[in-house]
Amino acid sequence: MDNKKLDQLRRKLDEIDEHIISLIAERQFNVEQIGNVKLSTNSPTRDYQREKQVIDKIRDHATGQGLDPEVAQHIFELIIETSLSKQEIQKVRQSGYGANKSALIIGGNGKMGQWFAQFLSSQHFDVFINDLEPFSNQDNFIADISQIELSHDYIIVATPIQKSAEILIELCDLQPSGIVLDISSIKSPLRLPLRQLADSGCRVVSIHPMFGPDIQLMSGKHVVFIDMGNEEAVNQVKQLFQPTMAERIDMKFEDHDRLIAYVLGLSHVVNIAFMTVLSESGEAADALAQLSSTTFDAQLNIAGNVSAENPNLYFEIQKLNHYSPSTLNALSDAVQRIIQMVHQNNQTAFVNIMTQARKYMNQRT
Ligand SMILES: O=C(O)C(=O)C[C@]1(C(=O)O)C=C[C@@H](O)C=C1
Repeated sequence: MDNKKLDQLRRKLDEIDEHIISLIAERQFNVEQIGNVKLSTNSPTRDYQREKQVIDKIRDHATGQGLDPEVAQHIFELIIETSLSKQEIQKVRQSGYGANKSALIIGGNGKMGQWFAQFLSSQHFDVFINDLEPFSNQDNFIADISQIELSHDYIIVATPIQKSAEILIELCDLQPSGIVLDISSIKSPLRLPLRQLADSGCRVVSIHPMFGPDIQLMSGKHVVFIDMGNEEAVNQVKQLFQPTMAERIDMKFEDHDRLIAYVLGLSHVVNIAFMTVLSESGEAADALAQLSSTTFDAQLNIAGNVSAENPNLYFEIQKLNHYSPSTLNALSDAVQRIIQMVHQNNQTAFVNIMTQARKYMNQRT
């Protein structure tokens, strides 16, 4: 094919792409209108039945046009996710729950701190930030919390875990009038500080948002709530997430770290170990990527994301959880057993553990 023809076809493709984008933008405009109707009629943001209808129609239409329905579905799942994200933001803004209320975020310039600042500002909270250093021109910055009256409706402790323990103790003396909440990934180092703060007469709630600061949409995400002896305060903290689609989970303090040792601890280590093996393999990343298989691609994607996270926080998540050693020993043991099975040519045992894994997955509702 000569270059002229290729250029011509590509120009046509550019036009089509622009057209697709314009249509998506038009769809998004409509989605916003639907969002407004939902808000005025107090209807839930997500409508699974309608989503299924949209996807079914798209699949049919794609098939009729000679396109792969799977591809069409993928594209539309992404588009619907964008719709939901837009409508969730609309709902959070419209809730106005933070009007005439204030929040102080200790560690507010860290990643999760910034996420909370943005989240609460969008609910019209008057947000104040305390951290080691201000960002430039940060007029809501409070350098020393011991020098001000702590009359904020919510105080969020979003510092590294060990630091959070110190801050909770400091708050016992400062006696804030609002609800104090920590967002730590590991709770046992905070057991005594949280207890002490509650015993000093403060309202305290421990929460764990099960997502990182880059989150776009809270549908399908979870926020864990731990009652530290004040149910009313828990409900008030849940109120912050009420306009979102995040699922709110109640958990006992005692259960948190044991479960998190699997959900965060184990999954982090598997991925860090995977990347350690690759990065020490002597094989070029590009060479492996060229050969990639579906499983490798998916695994590399997750492990790559894990590697990009804050290593100090990830170390704390291992080190400060009393349950980590037993979970990691179980992992090491599983790897050793698999090595043995292969070494001893024990196919039956290998098939058995894979069957056991499949059964475990099938138990999920
Ligand atoms: O139809 C709606 O209710 C919409 O908000 C639109 C839309 C979509 O993008 O198609 C988005 C979210 C809903 O869960 C269902 C469908």
